Amino acid sequence: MGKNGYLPLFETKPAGGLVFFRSYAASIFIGICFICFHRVSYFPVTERWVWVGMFVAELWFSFYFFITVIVKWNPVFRSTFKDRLSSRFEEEELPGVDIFVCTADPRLEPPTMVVSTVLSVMAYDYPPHKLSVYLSDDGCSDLTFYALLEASGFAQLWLPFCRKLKVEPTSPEAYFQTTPEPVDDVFMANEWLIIKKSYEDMKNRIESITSLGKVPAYRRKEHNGFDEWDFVLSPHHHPSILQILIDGRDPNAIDIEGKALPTLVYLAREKRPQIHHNFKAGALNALIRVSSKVSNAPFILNVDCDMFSNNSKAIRDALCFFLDEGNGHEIAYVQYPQAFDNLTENEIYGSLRVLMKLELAGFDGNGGPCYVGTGCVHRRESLSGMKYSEELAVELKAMKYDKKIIGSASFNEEDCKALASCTYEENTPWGKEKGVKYESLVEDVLTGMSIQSKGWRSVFFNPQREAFLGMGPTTLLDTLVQHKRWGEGELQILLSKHCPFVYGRPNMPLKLQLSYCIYNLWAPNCFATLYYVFVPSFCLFRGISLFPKISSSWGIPYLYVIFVHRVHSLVEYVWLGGTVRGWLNEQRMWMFKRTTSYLFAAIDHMLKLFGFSKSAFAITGKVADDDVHRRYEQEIMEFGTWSPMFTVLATLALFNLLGLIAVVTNNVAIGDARMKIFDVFGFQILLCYVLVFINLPIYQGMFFRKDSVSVWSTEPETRTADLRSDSKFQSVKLQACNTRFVFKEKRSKLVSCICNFPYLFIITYKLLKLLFENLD
Ligand SMILES: O=c1ccn([C@@H]2O[C@H](COP(=O)(O)OP(=O)(O)O[C@H]3O[C@H](CO)[C@@H](O)[C@H](O)[C@H]3O)[C@@H](O)[C@H]2O)c(=O)[nH]1
Ligand SMILES: [Mn+2]
Repeated sequence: MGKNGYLPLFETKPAGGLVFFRSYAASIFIGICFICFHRVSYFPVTERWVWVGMFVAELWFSFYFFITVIVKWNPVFRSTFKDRLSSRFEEEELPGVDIFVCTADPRLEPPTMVVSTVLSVMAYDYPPHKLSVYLSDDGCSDLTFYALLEASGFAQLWLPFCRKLKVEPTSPEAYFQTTPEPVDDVFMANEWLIIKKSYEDMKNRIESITSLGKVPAYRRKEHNGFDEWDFVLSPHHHPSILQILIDGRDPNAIDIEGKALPTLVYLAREKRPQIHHNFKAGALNALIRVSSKVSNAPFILNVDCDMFSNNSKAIRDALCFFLDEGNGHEIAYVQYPQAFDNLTENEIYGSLRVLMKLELAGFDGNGGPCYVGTGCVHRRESLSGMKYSEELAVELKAMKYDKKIIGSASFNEEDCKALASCTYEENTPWGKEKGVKYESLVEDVLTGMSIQSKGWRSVFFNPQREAFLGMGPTTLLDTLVQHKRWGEGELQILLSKHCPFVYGRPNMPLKLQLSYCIYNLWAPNCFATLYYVFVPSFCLFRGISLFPKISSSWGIPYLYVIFVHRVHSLVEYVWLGGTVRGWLNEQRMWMFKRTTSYLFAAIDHMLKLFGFSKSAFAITGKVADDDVHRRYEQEIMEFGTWSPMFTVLATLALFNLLGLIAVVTNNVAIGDARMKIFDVFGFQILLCYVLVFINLPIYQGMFFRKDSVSVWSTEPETRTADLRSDSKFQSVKLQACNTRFVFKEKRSKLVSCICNFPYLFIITYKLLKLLFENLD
């Protein structure tokens, strides 16, 4: 019980098993000390620099380990009391909530998916007249607008249906895919079928118009909003479009049961080619301004268009934090974890499991989770840039939320459009001190940090039923590209004035500043990893030993750290609900990301610092063609489109394979000599084995796959298949490769192979030469 007999609306508990974790961490720390001691005291006479390199890489890993331990030192988990919220607040006293959904490209983010997300958030278990849903369309697509128009009609059926059947999840697409027809109640079953039919009809209409690529004239007549597209020159060149499809305060805006509907707004902010639009951060800032005129709710939930609501109570949960009398006033945002509903059982491209379920809880224990861009409920004041102060706290505590939302007559559509114009922000603090921050590709993390540095707290909440489910990338390249963006954005933060150690003072505790480094250092991690992947195998060829003998007692700390560290990671992964194979896949992706995504992120950022290139937000595709999708479901790694990242992966994989072959062929010597080699080079050989094992899918792709997917296969079918899927899905990415494929078609098998992998051949050649030299 809180002060004055007040029952809190939420409670916070520390994670269990901390003693185990802390003793594990301490034991690894001791192991690391021994390793350092060995490195220093056994400094070799020759090949010193290689040894120094190993030591530096190990110091780096140790430092990173230290930060991970800080993040996981004290995780906390929260629970809420929604019944207390309901008994303390009448429905009318509950605050308004604005919901922002972002979309950017109808080809990568199909309008059917977007409207399912919109419908899912319209159907929250919350007074509908207190909700306003805004769709920001950075693609400025009349297809998306058409889909939203359809959704606004379907909402009249969907919302009452959700209430009646207590539907969960409230995304019609996800619901009808996962929930069987209710059989025990004939009346319900009937209604269920009607709604399902109605949904499918709508979906078909949207899909057929989407596949046409434009809205036909007879449809355009149905709503005068389409006229706005007469002024659209391209998605990057058009005036603001603002359409209020449902005005919640209009007495006629009701569902089929006569209950109010949430407000529904379509916004495509103005874009001009010469003016930078700042990607998603720019879109969110336009929404913050426009919504402040239309509904001005004190709380803002934002989701990506692929993240549907999976838990209709999530808003009430979040309000348990904000409206708590004890601590609610200091909370700026409540972050839900990102979870994905398209993951396969063993998560072939890895998952954000540990990050989302444990590390964010660790952040919370250290002062508050970072903001991860979606599934987050913000307080309007803090998101708009206000500092936390005692006076504000008093004001927030006394705040009453029952006031009616500004009437629809009180705002002027033209004024709102001006707020979304592309020049509005010129010479204003927007994007810097106000709103979502522009100076990083991970606008979310930077914005969260900025809010925390202004004295606010944040809360991580992971309810039993996942609050949001989204779509993770379904190809290797998509995953690597996504992580490149993240790695780059995080590095931008570290190397700017927003470095947590500078920016975080004095309001963020040191442990929270350090916690942020776990992500800020993603990109720099690539160097130590590359060194470890490359140099020990290389030294194996040259007969240079880099580790203690297996039989010596100095081998023990190395073995201990390697083994126990990985076992801990496995146990943690399985404890968080993953599978053992999933963990293995995660290890593979850990390495792939470090050797490619983060390397490219680091290089790109350097180029940017010297002014050679500009940041770009590569949107993650949410559609895959049937073949790609099938292989994803079968957990077969996809190498569909060529990328320089694959060249790096292939080179490293081949290199380690040759290392292993060298070991095997070199050791035909019998008896003692062989044992000796294993003793001296044991760790390097082990490392080589592990790397070859990790790279298995790459060899498969290079040498054995016949399924016309692999960029390493040079069968002509590959290109035809790609061209076919290209025309079918018009994916931007595939289009970009189109020219290259046509070009390649004319080349002979060998030439095209060499063309793709020049390095690979040179390196293979050199390695073989080295190998034979070693053999004599
Ligand atoms: O110019 C843009 C680019 C993107 N988006 C939207 O941003 C969201 C995220 O884009 P996505 O391609 O799905 O990227 P992810 O890597 O999946 O996004 C993660 O990483 C981003 C930061 O890099 C965060 O903003 C996201 O919330 C987080 O889910 C999507 O809804 C897009 O429609 C825009 O609105 N405008
Ligand atoms: Mn996404």
